[in-house]
Amino acid sequence: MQLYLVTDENACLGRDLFWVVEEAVKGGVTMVQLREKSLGTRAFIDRAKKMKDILLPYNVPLIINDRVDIALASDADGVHVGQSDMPYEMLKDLLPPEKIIGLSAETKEDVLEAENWDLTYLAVSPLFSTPSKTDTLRPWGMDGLKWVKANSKHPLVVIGGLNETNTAEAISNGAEGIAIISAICSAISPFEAARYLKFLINKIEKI
Ligand SMILES: Cc1ncc(COP(=O)(O)OP(=O)(O)O)c(N)n1
Ligand SMILES: Cc1nc(C(=O)O)sc1CCOP(=O)(O)O
Ligand SMILES: [Mg+2]
Repeated sequence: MQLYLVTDENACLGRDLFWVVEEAVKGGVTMVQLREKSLGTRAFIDRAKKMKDILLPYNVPLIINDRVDIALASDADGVHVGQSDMPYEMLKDLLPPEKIIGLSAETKEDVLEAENWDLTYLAVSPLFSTPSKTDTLRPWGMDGLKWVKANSKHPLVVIGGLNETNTAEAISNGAEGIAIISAICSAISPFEAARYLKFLINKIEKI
């Protein structure tokens, strides 16, 4: 079970992004996605390399949002793409076979199309509406998550509005990864927030 931190510098309350990420990893985050929507290419590469150096001793994989070129240049562990990013077939050709590929599914058609592909995970996008990303389609909700679970062969990551109140229910309904921005990045203590989320995840895994 993954506790998957997606970064957003604007959500970090003015604190250093690398500090927030490292605290969250110490608390129990198991995968990190570097999500940069406005950095130039060179600055994105530099940030990705620095993030990789920070995550390496913890054995936590680094995923790059949207940009396969940045992932290759920084030797990140994988890429996350959405429905308007690079198509799966091109990504598969460009990335070494061992790299992680995550894809967002916004509709039932997206879920069924993804059955043809060799993904590391499929993201249920969004599970709930969230101020952290507003250009989304209709949230899946728990009933939608159950439908995806019944119709997809891929491990499922849920994203959008996940926090300590709904993580357990999402796992019970089929999520294998919980992806989070604000409940960790904007927490007073990213360490404690991640630790509590990890505790909830471990608790439900034992049931
Ligand atoms: C784990 C995870 N799931 C979904 C997304 C959203 O990807 P996308 O739809 O491409 O939107 P942007 O993040 O690029 O704005 C994600 N990044 N991570
Ligand atoms: C990056 C992202 N992608 C989403 C999707 O639905 O695909 S929702 C989202 C933001 C998630 O932030 P928070 O944990 O603060 O709700
Ligand atoms: Mg994208």
